[in-house]
Amino acid sequence: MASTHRHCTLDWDQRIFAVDSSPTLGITEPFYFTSQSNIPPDLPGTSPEWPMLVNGGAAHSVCVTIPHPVRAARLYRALGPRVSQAVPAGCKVLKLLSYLPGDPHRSLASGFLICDPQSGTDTVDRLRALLGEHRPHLYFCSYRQIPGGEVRKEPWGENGEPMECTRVVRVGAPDLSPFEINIQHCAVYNSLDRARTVLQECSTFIPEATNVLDLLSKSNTSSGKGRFPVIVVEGLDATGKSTLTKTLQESLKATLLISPPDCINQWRKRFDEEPTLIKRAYYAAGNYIVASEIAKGSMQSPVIVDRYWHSTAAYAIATETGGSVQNLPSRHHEIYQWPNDLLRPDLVILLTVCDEERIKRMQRRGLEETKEEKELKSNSMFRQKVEEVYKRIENPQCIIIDASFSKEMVFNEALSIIKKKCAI
Ligand SMILES: Nc1ncnc2c1ncn2[C@@H]1O[C@H](COP(=O)(O)OP(=O)(O)O)[C@@H](O)[C@H]1O
Ligand SMILES: Nc1ccn([C@H]2C[C@H](O)[C@@H](COP(=O)(O)OP(=O)(O)O)O2)c(=O)n1
Repeated sequence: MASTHRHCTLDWDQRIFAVDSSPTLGITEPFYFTSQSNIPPDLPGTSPEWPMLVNGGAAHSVCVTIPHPVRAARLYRALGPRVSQAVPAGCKVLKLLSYLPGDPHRSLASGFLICDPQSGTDTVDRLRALLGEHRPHLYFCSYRQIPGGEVRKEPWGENGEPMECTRVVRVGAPDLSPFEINIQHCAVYNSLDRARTVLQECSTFIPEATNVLDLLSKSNTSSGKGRFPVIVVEGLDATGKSTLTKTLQESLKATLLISPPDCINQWRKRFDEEPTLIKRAYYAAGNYIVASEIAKGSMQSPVIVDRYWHSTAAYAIATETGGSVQNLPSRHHEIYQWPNDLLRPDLVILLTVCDEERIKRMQRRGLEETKEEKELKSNSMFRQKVEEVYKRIENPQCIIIDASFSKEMVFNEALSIIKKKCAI
């Protein structure tokens, strides 16, 4: 995770702004715009329509300009709910990214686009009041469509005063999606080093990160697998993972492991509250600690693992992708590749169950639901995305079992796949 991001306060006119899709606002695909003076030859202007500015509406962009990724992520995370609460009813807050087209990886900055169909002056006042104290770390602009259809950007000055207006225009999607780059940077850790760096960087304000780092340093995260097979069971919550892993453990006389491992589970809630960048570093680190346990366990017996890398990547990618399954990074994207430095299992089984049955099982189980589980229950789009990412992850790819049948049938099918694929 580079700490060398470029956020030059002078380069805003050279940046492309990318607004995430929002089906409720009629934005089904990401929306890109830039200053008229900055249209690159490979990004021809597109339709002049700005759905968020029709009928006199206004929009306001807020970008976090802190170059340090961990600090930027924390400010962005802290501001999100406060911006949504502060703006008048009827306003919509969308996810915004901004980047320099020649260097998207190092220049990416996160922010919000506040769409105000009423174009009320109190929206600006409330944003100024809320964001004033963070002024040195933010870049604000307002957008309006003038008669004739041109869209004007009005940056806010150092003291919130309006500055000179410039013309902005829509442009087409770039070859490299900034949303996908953002997921690669802040949500999917393809090496232990990257996760470790973020945990080190946040340990001054999250003491628990030091505990995770200590456990990592005591784990032999790079040792290889023993001679016994390693089988991972994956799936959405309540698809029957614990049920199957327990019966497999008994029948195969296997070692049963779980990711995140028990030794770091006490800090899970703490990391779940943090921004994606930090939360996902915790889960990634957990997989490497489990890898050292797998290496040890597989020298003595078969190993069954309840969740592993597939879960870490699937939830992270699905959470960070706006809108529907169509917006996920395309199949075979490098984001779906197994990290080279993480121990690979011999087999990954994905349990799938239709939504109705899964919700019934969750209710029968009666445990307290986490925020994410509530979202999974209410948001079928999110569920579809998680499951689709599970299916796209490669090397190893998962083998799907329809787990809507009885526990015995699911167990028998899993056993027959294991016997076929592993030397048991
Ligand atoms: N094949 C199945 N048919 C019916 N109920 C099942 C089946 N597998 C698991 N269950 C029940 O569904 C609930 C969730 O199962 P669990 O194994 O805890 O799921 P997970 O570990 O994936 O969250 C439990 O009450 C369990 O007894
Ligand atoms: N190896 C793992 C395991 C879980 N996670 C993350 C992915 C999701 O954010 C949650 C899902 O966990 P959840 O609490 O719903 O699942 P369990 O009930 O523990 O099976 O944890 C992960 O990133 N990596």
